[in-house]
Amino acid sequence: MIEFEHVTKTYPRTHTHALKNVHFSIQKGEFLYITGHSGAGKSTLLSLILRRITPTEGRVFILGQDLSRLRPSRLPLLRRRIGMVFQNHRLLPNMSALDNLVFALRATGERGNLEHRALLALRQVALAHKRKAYPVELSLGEQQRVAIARAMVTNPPLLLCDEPTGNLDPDTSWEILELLNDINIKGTTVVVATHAKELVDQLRRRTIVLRSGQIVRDDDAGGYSL
Ligand SMILES: Nc1ncnc2c1ncn2[C@@H]1O[C@H](COP(=O)(O)OP(=O)(O)OP(=O)(O)O)[C@@H](O)[C@H]1O
Repeated sequence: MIEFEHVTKTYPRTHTHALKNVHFSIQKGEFLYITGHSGAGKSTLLSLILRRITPTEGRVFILGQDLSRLRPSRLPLLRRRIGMVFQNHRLLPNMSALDNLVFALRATGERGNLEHRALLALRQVALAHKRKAYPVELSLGEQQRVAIARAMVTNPPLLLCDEPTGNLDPDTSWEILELLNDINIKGTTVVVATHAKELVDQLRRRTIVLRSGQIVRDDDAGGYSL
């Protein structure tokens, strides 16, 4: 599903070595935390997966494709197969929960009864009853659940989450984590980048710990200790 082959990323303007010789792979169906302090390289790693940036050395393979050989015209197709959840949900404020999902489906060129599919996705995050609500009319946790439904509405095989519980209280964070766990159990590969120690300790799954751009631990037992 994801393979990093001795990947180094140096940002040329500042000569920052954001990742150094990072080597790991993730199988289909895994749940993985990428963790480490601020500046450790988590966002850089996610940006490489999405091919927003390219490695200075090494190669990245996503969903069986060598990204160094991927033609730019194929990039939208790759990104369509990766669901993305951010700390700030980035829902469109002038659209209802349902319309946010319909919009996401339409943007990927899907046709047919999009409202029905959107409603099914909202049901999976237990928010069908809030389908007409605008983001401002939802709690932060509900907004994040809608954002997860939006990421999953196209059934991507891979879900990337960047600090998915960043703004949430502990109980709501736990709900979000349980939701991500359910999504994983149903077969989607889930990668969660976070510096939140509580999160990684609460639901123990494979954990890669980055420190100054290097993998210092890759542990199936999980837990945060650096
Ligand atoms: N576009 C960029 N240009 C130059 N340096 C960058 C750029 N983006 C990140 N860096 C640097 O690369 C290193 C890794 O940053 P990155 O954002 O990947 O870390 P992070 O673990 O995601 O941190 P945080 O948890 O604070 O988001 C840091 O030293 C950062 O200053």
